[in-house]
Amino acid sequence: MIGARQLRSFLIGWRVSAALFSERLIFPEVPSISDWRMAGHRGALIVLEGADRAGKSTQARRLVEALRNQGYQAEGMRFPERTTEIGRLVGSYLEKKSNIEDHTVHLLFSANRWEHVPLIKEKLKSGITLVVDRYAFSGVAFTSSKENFSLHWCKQPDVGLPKPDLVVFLNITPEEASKRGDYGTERYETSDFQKKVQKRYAELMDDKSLNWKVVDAAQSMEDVHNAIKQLSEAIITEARHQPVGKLWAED
Ligand SMILES: Nc1ncnc2c1ncn2[C@@H]1O[C@H](COP(=O)(O)OP(=O)(O)OP(=O)(O)O)[C@@H](O)[C@H]1O
Ligand SMILES: Cc1cn([C@H]2C[C@H](O)[C@@H](COP(=O)(O)O)O2)c(=O)[nH]c1=O
Repeated sequence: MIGARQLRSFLIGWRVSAALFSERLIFPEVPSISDWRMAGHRGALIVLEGADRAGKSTQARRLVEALRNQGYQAEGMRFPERTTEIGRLVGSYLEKKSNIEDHTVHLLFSANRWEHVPLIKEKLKSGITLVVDRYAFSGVAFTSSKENFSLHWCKQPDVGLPKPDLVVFLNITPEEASKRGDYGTERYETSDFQKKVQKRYAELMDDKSLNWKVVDAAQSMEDVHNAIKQLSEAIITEARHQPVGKLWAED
C-alpha cells in the first residue's frame, strides 16, 4: 500500500518528467510530440469567408488558439492586411477617406494578397497552418457585386495564388448579421450591398475544384467553433503530403 503523500509525490514527479520530456530537456535527441506531428509536413491553408458580421474574425482567433492548444503550429492572417503601403491605400478607401476607381481598387486588394505570397509559402513550408480571415473570394464577391463587373474578370488577378486546402463559408442571412450590431461606416456596409455579395459567394461555391464547406454561422459561437475545428483538423492531416496548389489555375 502506498500512502496519499507518496502517491502525490509520484504524480508530481511523473508530471514534471513528462513536461521535461516533451520539451526535450531530458532526451534532446528524442523528438517531442509536436515534432512527430509536424516533421517534414507542410501546414494547411485554411480560409474563412462570409458576409460582414458573419463571425470570421472571432472564429479565426479561436481556431488558431485551439489548434495551438492541440500542439499544432498555427498562425492567423487577414486580408486586407492594412499595414503595408498597398494595405494603407485600401484601408483609406474602405474608411471612405479616399476614392479609388473600382478596377484599380480591385487590383490593389489583389496586390495586397500577392505581396504576402512569399510569406504564406514560407510559413506553410515550415509546417505552420495559416488561418486566413478573407482571401481572394472576398475580392471577387465584393467587386463583382458592383455594376458591370463579371465574376470572370474579377477572378483573373488572383489566378495562381496559393490555393486554400479548405474554405469555410460562414453562412448567415444579412438580416441575422445586421442584428449583431449595425453595419458601421465603412464602404460596402449596407444590407442591400451585402445581399448582392451573398449571391456572388453562392456562385463561387459552385466551383467544385475548391474544398468549400458551409457552416451555419447563426449557431452559438461555441458550436460554430467546434464545426470549424473538426473540419480544420481533418484537412491539416490530409494536406500534409500534398503540394500547395494554385488557385483558379487550369493545371
Ligand atoms: N455565433 C455568434 N453569435 C452571436 N454573435 C456573434 C457570433 N459570432 C460573432 N458574433 C459577434 O458578431 C460581431 C461580429 O463578429 P466578427 O467581427 O467576428 O465578424 P466578422 O465576420 O469578422 O465581421 P466583419 O467582416 O464585419 O469584420 C461581434 O460583435 C461578435 O462578437
Ligand atoms: C479582402 C477583400 C475585402 N474586401 C472588403 C470586404 C469588407 O467589406 C472589407 C474588409 O473588412 P474587414 O472588416 O477588414 O474584414 O473589404 C474587398 O472588397 N475586397 C477584398 O479583396
